[in-house]
Amino acid sequence: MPRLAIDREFLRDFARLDRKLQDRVSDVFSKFDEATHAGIHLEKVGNARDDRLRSIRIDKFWRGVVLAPESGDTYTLLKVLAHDDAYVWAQRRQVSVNTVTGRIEIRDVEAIDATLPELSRAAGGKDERLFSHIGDGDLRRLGVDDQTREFAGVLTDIVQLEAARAFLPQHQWEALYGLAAGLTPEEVWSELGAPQADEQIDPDDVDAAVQRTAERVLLVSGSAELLEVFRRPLELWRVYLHPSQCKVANASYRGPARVTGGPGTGKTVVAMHRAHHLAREGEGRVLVTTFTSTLATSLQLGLDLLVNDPRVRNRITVQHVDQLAHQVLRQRLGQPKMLSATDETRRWRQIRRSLRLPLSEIFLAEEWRQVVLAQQLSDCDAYLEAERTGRGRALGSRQRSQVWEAIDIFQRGLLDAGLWTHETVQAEAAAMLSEADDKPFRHVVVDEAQDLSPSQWRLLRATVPHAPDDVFIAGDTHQRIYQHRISLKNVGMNIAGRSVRLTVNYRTTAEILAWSLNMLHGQAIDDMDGGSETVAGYRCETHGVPPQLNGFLGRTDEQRALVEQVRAWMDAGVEPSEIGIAARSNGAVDTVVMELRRSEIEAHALTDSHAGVNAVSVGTMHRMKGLEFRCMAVVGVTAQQVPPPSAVAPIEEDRATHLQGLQRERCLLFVACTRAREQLYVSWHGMPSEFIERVL
Ligand SMILES: Nc1ncnc2c1ncn2[C@@H]1O[C@H](COP(=O)(O)OP(=O)(O)OP(=O)(O)O)[C@@H](O)[C@H]1O
Repeated sequence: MPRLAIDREFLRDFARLDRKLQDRVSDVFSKFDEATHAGIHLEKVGNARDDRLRSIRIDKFWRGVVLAPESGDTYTLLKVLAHDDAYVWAQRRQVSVNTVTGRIEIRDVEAIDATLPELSRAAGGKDERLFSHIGDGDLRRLGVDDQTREFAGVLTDIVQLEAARAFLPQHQWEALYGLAAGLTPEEVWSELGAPQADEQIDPDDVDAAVQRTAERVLLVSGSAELLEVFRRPLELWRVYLHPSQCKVANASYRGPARVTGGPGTGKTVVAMHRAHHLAREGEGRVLVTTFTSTLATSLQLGLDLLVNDPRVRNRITVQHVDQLAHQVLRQRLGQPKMLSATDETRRWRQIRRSLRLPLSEIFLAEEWRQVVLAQQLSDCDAYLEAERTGRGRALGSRQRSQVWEAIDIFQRGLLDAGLWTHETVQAEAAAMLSEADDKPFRHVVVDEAQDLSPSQWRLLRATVPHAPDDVFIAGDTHQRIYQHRISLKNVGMNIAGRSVRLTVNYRTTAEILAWSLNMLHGQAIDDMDGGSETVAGYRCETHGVPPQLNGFLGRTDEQRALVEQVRAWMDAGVEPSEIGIAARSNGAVDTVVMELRRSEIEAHALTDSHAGVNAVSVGTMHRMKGLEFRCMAVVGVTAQQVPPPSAVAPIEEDRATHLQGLQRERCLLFVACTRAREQLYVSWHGMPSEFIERVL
């Protein structure tokens, strides 16, 4: 009985076809069983380098390329292209089995043969080659075969390697790229997900290799499953995980574990697969959590797509952290009465005045949150001895006593009035759960972890028992957009030896990523675990057009140009729901929505409920976290607006807090820009923001 396997390239081609052609492809392959029995459809490709590559007729103009086995019965669908392109593609390619990884690999032999002599000539007598520091033995161990080693040997520049991505076998190219980025062979091995075969590999057994290549080939067991995959060709992440993603999602850990990586490297995808894996194992309930409701909704939708078995899906609860904290508190004490932001400022102001403190209410509120609540300090002595890491302004012991007095009055005031803040709700809920023998969940999976506060971490720690696979953390400190700087160890999350970094960006083009990363150039970013975060070896799957950067004299011109840009995207076939617009403030978001609607373009603010609406999404940069759009505009990137002066503490009040605030705002802009999949448009009026001045 022949079996079908779908290569991820095939599904990508399929996603680009028009609906009628997609139906035709589905039709051809759902009848594949009968067709191969009759032996009619697969045709040999003339002048092919590899005669296992065959073509299959889709219609008069289109062909599929299929890898047919010499022995065995697995047929792999590799490409769908226009007639002539399909033949050229098949003629140039060679399929082989990597004897280290055991996976199938496809290379464009004609491109390698054509490029090699030219590169050799260009390298000429140069001693300095890109890989002269790496021995043949290391390359071999990483699965780099003779032909690729010969090719690598003549490279003198990483740009040449980048250009070779289109024709070298993927795994081998990734190994070389990691080495060229300065990683050691061991680091490369670990970042590739170490897909080493643990058996003797027969290089001629393509069928066995196809079965092993789960990261790029999906085996389907019948036409119903095939049609289900064809129904959602864009959601490649559901079926193909990079080996490094797969390994992290399915491993067993003795305690908390973490996945990091720059924007778009699939951390959320891994978090969802991890939740699926844990729920399938069936050891207990799984909580998937993050810090905003928008993100929780997108996790919910993703899990609904990923997890087909309703019993497994029912074991997973998606809730954002504050929702969990409020639920725990409500169950025991009823609905909490919340302190409003204005009331809080008023209370601090009154206390500051009555004690004649020469400190602002913002300073006092931050001291309370970042020092007292973060470290759970309950009396003056503890506060006098506490470390105030991250707080720039030094306080003498007399000043500290005065500050404590202010904090004590503030806390007693809340108690007397029966008022809560999100932080006190979290702390109380954490205390309740810590004492409970029966924890509500067995596993917790946390996404966008870099933005959680210490009390949110304590709550999550108390939600699950200390046990293997208890906590799984996904996050990226380059994308920290709130105040909290924590050490995971201090909040009970010891991830030593259980942290993996992902390096392939599946979302953004190389051009958009390079431009956005430039904004962070020179910034020291911590890794929440006592070290610093790096972007070494970070790379993109696709190329595209460079970001469009546009300055205007005034706000009206900027708005008008934005409307024109949105219209141009739509005229080019981009759906309104594939367009995102970010601005720094709520006011700016409202203006953009209004302007678009005035120009009869459907638009909605991300704060509105928008399920199922085909409209342009407009949101603050904060709201954009974790989302993505085919075309993204980031507007109002103007000096005085990005960053807004009110969002960053004045340098004269507290230098360290000021610098942290600037970095946070810079990261916020970085987050907004890296939401773009294909096109990024950035605009400002008057002077541009200081964050983009040097990347214009
Ligand atoms: N293995 C994969 N194959 C194909 N697409 C993938 C894969 N992994 C992730 N993606 C896609 O890449 C994009 C980014 O993934 P995801 O949102 O998980 O990244 P992230 O690291 O959480 O990003 P960010 O930190 O910027 O929010 C999504 O469109 C996702 O579907």
